[in-house]
Amino acid sequence: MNAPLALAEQPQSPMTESLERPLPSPAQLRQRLPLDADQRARVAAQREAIQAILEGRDDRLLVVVGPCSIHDPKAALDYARRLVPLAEAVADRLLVVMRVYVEKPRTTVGWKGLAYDPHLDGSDDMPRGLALSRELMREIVDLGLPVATELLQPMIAPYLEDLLAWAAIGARTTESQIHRELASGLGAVVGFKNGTDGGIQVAIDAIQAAARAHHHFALGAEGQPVMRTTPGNAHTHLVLRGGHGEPNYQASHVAKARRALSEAGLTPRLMVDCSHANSRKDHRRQGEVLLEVLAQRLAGETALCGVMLESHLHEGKQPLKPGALRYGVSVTDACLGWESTEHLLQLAARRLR
Ligand SMILES: O=C[C@H](O)[C@H](O)COP(=O)(O)O
Ligand SMILES: C=C(OP(=O)(O)O)C(=O)O
Repeated sequence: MNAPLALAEQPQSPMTESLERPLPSPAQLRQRLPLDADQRARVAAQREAIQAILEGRDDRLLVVVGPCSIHDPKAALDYARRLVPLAEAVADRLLVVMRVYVEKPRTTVGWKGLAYDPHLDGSDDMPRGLALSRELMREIVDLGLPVATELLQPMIAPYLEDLLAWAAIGARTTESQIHRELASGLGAVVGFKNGTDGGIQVAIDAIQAAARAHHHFALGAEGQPVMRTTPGNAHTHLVLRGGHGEPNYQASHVAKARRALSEAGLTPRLMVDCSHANSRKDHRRQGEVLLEVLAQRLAGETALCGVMLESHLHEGKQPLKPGALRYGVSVTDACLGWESTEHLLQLAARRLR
């Protein structure tokens, strides 16, 4: 018998016309899965805690850690339940935020994430995907963990943004005006990644653009087109993720980024993504990157205020073959396993004590 085809290899049925299916409005989904006053207060406190790090009022290291993508909410909750006691154990030196990435940008094509295709079979049940994403994030907030995600499709943001403590604008969209406008209206702290070519100027431009007020085209809470006015987001920062397969986390790169931020009149605050081009896409190298960042911090590099790690219950990655998936293993980029994650976070906290 032939092996099932990976999603990206599946033949596309020819479409002769575009089709439209209605989605619930953000207001409808929020009404179905509301946040109570305690949950709202918790998210507000989580945002404030991250802002304190960015403003230098708290010298802990911000750590955004978790799966490259969420494809199985049960495994994500299992991961979150393990992360809670670890986050508490290191809370004196690290502020731990969980990656709950429900949208994936693709270099060409591939599975686009839980929000798009929650059944992992190309059926693209987006109403279910949105509801599952919101439900999962709400449960993670209930566990006490701040939630991080990448905001890729601006239309998705109003369904989820009240749950987010931190959001990424990814390497493929940092240069997009639409994403900068989106960031300027968010209450969450936003990390702008450098471009996929390693260029940091696009992210510095994005930080400046997002800090300003904007008027932009958007969909309102009821799903109606609106002209949105945003206040500007002062809590954004650069994320160094390497580019073109070359890392950019060494002291010379960090110093260059710090200078470029200062020359642009910005307070130099940056996060190093230990994965992606910084690990040369080898998940096992994320530890090396983290150790180098810690060494720079201990040598007095105050601009370094955060790190990102891609980690799941079990290490590595697997092809997306519905019905043949291993539990707790990434279906997108390869991740560290739980034991290495625990070891690295404990080690980071010890070194920073
Ligand atoms: O973080 C995940 C990936 O690096 C990103 O989504 C691009 O994925 P792709 O190159 O596998 O499409
Ligand atoms: C897609 C991601 O990163 P980048 O935008 O750096 O490729 C990610 O962090 O999942």
